[in-house]
Amino acid sequence: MTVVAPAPLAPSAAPLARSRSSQLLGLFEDRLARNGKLGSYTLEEVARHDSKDDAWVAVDGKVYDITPHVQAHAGWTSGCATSQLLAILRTLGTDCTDEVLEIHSNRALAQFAPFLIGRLVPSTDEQRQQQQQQQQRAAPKEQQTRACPFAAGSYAATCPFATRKPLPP
Ligand code: HEM
Repeated sequence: MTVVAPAPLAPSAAPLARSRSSQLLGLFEDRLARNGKLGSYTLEEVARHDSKDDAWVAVDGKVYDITPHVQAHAGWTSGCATSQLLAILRTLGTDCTDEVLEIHSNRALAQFAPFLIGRLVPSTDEQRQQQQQQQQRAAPKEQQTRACPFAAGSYAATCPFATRKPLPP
C-alpha cells in the first residue's frame, strides 16, 4: 500500500485577498482622488455611522458608505438572506476588513467600488501613540532605560521609582 503524504496547508487567504481587493479598487480610487472626491476618516468617525440609514464600513484602509446596499439588501421583509443581512448589520461602523475579504469573491469585491467615500486615517490619539513609539525606537539605548534614581545594583531593578527595568549589560 502506498502512503501519500498530505498536501501542505494553504496559507491564509487574507493577505492574498487584501492585495487582490487593492488591485481591483485601485483604479477607481485613483480617479476619485484626482477629482478631490475622497475624504479622510478616522475609525471614530466611521463608528458614528452604524445604522441601516447611515451605514459606513472600513475595509482595507478604505471607507465605504454602503447605505444603499444595506437598504436594498434581501432579508428585511422575508426570511431569505436574513443571516447575510445580520452579518452585514453587525459590521456597520467598524473596520471589517477580515470578514469582507474572507467572504467575498473578486466579483463581489469589485462591487464595493461605487460606495467608496474615502481613506481610513489614524485618529489624533493613534497618531500620538505612533509618534511616541517611533521616538522611543529612535532614542539611544541609555535614554530608553530609566532605572531608579535612588538605588543602585540589583535593587534598582525592582525599585517602584524605576519606570523601566535596566537593560542587561
Ligand atoms: C457595498 C458593500 C457590499 C457588496 C457590494 C456586497 C456584495 C456581495 C455579493 C455580490 C455577494 C455574493 C457572493 C459573492 O459573489 O462573493 C455577497 C455575499 C455576502 N456578503 Fe456582501 N457585500 C457587501 C458588503 C458586505 C459586508 C459589509 C458584509 C459583512 C461581513 C457582507 C457579508 C456578506 C455575506 C455573509 C455574504 C454571503 C456569503 C456566502 O453565502 O458565502 N457583505 N456580498
